[in-house]
Amino acid sequence: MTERCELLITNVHAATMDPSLPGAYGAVEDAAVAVTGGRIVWLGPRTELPDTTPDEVVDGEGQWLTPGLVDCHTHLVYGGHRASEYARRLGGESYEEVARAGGGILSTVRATRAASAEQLYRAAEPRLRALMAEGVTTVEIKSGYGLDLDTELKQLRTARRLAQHHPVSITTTCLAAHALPPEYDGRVDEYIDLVCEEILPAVSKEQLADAVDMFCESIAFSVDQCRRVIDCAHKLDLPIKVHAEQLSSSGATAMAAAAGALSADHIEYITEMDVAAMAESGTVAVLLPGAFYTLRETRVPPVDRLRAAGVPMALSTDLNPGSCPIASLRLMMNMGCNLFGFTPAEALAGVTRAAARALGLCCSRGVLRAGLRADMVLWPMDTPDQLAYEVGALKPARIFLAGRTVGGRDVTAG
Ligand SMILES: O=C(O)CC[C@@H]1NC(=O)NC1=O
Ligand SMILES: [Fe+3]
Repeated sequence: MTERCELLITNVHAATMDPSLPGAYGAVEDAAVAVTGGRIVWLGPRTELPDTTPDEVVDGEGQWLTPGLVDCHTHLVYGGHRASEYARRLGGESYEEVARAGGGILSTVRATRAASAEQLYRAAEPRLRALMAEGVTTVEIKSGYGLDLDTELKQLRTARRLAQHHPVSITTTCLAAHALPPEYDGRVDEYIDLVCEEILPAVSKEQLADAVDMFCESIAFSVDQCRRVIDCAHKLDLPIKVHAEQLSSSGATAMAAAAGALSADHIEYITEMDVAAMAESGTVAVLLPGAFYTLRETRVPPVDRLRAAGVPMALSTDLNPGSCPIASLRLMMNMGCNLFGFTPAEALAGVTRAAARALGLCCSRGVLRAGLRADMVLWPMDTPDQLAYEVGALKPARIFLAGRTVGGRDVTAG
């Protein structure tokens, strides 16, 4: 009696990203992958494939199969744009100067508050589709351009609606502690009261957020104010993530690690102590080379120290209208190597295994292994090194979401 499976991919090389397998990519050459019920049920050398009766067979034609890509840090639901600010920054104004002059995040807050839910949805679609076309099968989307209850809810509902109408998994994060809204000027602690006593409870009640994030920085919120947000998130049983040490060393990463944060993000200015704290807590380092590049930062995060300490390192777009209006996770892989010193294999791990961990999803995705989701991408390439090396022309041949073909050159996007 042969086993039935829904999908069998054969004649393919698998970059499993499974750290328990040998090699930087956990590669299984000349492999076969069997899928049933949206999950991988068998993966291994084709010659060892058990007797099986597949409903559908895909000939991998000697191409490479990777886990679906995971973009673990985006702000892609927002109104308006900040092209004029970009021109001002190119003219010499700093990100902080623009922010202190009422531009920056607050400029997007005004546009997002003014936009209807439909307008936000329509504006976000092309950004999401650009990521999906590159083989991204899981995207994290933050709020943080509302800074009031109604607009934070509007952003998060829009993110949930995008997931209902696109073949992609979306996790949401409430980033109400992103900036101080103008109506609370000079009253920061009262705004944190609003975040903890109104916004987060309402978001949690409607189950609109899978995590809580905060911007701990000199131009945003202090460690003590962020600690209040963390305590509130923990009371609501929501995991936390922290925008930390982006522009200065403030103690944010140490706070995040001590609080068991899923991730500390940006972290250009982290210290040796921070690295040790992240290694101890298992907090993932989410590195955002697109923001570093766009803001023309000069302080590079200590990737060599993070690597030596065994801190998982994710890469993400940080797709947002100010510090990184770039909707390309593959470019971030290239930047992670060129600007931050990642190896190509670390870059692929950074947008699969480590990115899934940064979302608390490493038990279901980010690695090709029996039992995990069959989120997979088939690439017409000779080596997985090409994914970080090439940008623009190397496109997915086929994209699978839970074993269902949803995009790629071979098929029109679902
Ligand atoms: O400029 C923006 O709109 C968001 C920038 C983004 N948010 C944050 O906390 N750090 C960033 O780089
Ligand atoms: Fe961000």
